[in-house]
Amino acid sequence: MDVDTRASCQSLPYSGSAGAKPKMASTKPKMAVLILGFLFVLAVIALITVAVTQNQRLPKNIKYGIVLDAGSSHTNLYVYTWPAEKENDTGVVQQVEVCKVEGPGISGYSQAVQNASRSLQHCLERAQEVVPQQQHQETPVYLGATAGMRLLSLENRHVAMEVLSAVENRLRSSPFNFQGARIITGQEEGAYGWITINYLLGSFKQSGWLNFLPKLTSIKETVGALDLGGASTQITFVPEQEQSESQENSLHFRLYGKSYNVYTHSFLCYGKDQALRMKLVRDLQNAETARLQDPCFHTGYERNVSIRDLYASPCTANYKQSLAFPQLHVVGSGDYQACQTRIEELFNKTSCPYSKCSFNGIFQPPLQGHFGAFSAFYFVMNFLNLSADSSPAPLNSAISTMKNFCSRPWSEVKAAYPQVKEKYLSEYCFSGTYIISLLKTGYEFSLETWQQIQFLGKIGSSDAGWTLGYMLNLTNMIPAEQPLMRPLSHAGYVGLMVLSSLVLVGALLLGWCIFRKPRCLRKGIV
Ligand SMILES: Nc1ncnc2c1ncn2[C@@H]1O[C@H](COP(=O)(O)OP(=O)(O)O)[C@@H](O)[C@H]1O
Ligand SMILES: [Ca+2]
Repeated sequence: MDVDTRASCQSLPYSGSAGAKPKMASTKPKMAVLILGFLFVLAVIALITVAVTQNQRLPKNIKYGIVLDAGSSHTNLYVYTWPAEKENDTGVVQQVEVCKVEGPGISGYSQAVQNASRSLQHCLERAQEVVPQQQHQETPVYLGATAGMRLLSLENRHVAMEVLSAVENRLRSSPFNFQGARIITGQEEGAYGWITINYLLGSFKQSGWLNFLPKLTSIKETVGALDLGGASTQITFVPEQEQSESQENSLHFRLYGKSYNVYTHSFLCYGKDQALRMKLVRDLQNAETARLQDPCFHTGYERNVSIRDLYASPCTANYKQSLAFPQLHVVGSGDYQACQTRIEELFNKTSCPYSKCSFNGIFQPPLQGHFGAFSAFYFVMNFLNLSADSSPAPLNSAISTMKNFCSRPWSEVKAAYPQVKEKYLSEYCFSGTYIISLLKTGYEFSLETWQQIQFLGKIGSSDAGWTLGYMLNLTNMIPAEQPLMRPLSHAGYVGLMVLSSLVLVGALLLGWCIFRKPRCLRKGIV
């Protein structure tokens, strides 16, 4: 008899052979079905709950912070944002705006301090456009002044304080939450630059699972920071040896549950603008006439420099001598080697009261790891095409690039780069030669360790520099201990929930099929 087992199976009554006592149907399958049914309903509710809660458009709670970098040559205003609920996580703060303040650095207003205040107007108005109006009052604004103001403070502390109070009044009258305007130390400038690039590179990030294995050191090493300004330069890195021979160069941080012993030094007067002044003043020491042939400038380039201005800085005051002429007439001769020889005289390598020094008797432990070189290191090396993204041009090719560039006549250089500011263009030969000398002779980067330097302007959308680290520290956004982190990322959590629900549903369906298998498919019945 050809029966459609499917149809018959479904409607088939008990069909045991005649006379056989039907087995008592036990209550077990019924219980199992009830439990399975309950679990099934639970799994469905869990799925719906996860789906609904994840899809709710939670209002994004974004916070803002503003930092003004009052450098020796310029002032920049930075606006940073971060999601409020994650502010203690690493890497969540990012730069959304940078505004370059017109005019010189604030130390340039020592003769007219109110202009320092006025100069900030445009960028503060720009910040008011970027930060939502209803958040102005809660948004902190900080101003940090660097080496230009350190030098002005050495020259005339009173004037420096007047300049600071003028910019402070301007910031207090802004709608933001003023949190201070001060001259930061060179040590701070180095430390915050190191924090910024390591925060942005994710060096402090400990993966969630590592929290359960605190003995494991963070997989990522930190990166050293090299900052070149106009009036100072900073070097900051974690050395191999924990013990420092010089306490003033030693910093101790505890960040995200890990301790860091960091070496830092800030060389005042070794920013590239002050270094040029020091070189010229040293060159002058042997000059008989007002005409100075200078191999650090291109052939055909000429520049008049006021002797009074030249000696006005604390960096050159020691070389002061009376000269019969008020102006120095600089005439370029474009020779890298001769330029390098004059620059290297700026680095005193003779005396070192420690086991190892960089220059001028300053302790420096052996260089260790990779370095991010930013600010003027980047501006100059990027112009010279020596800041390849992955890794820099080898030291020898950087030197040959400089030899070639310095030997080009000024008329050719000017014609080749009509869009570049003459102030910068005329000094790239000096600046590039100075950078190579500072790194190679000053800090003693070798052919090998030179390859561990990366010249970088930004990391992601944020400029490399001290300002982000400064704000992170002052807003306590870098906790000493690792915040309790969910071992799984948000996506991982949702994925796991959905997967486990699907497995549960699958198990339920399988169980249901087993218990509810049509009698006719059960062995021994048909
Ligand atoms: N596009 C550029 N090309 C070359 N040099 C630049 C450029 N922009 C800025 N600079 C130089 O970078 C340096 C920035 O120094 P700054 O941060 O103002 O000083 P400091 O950090 O010593 O207070 C200055 O020497 C400035 O002239
Ligand atoms: Ca700077």
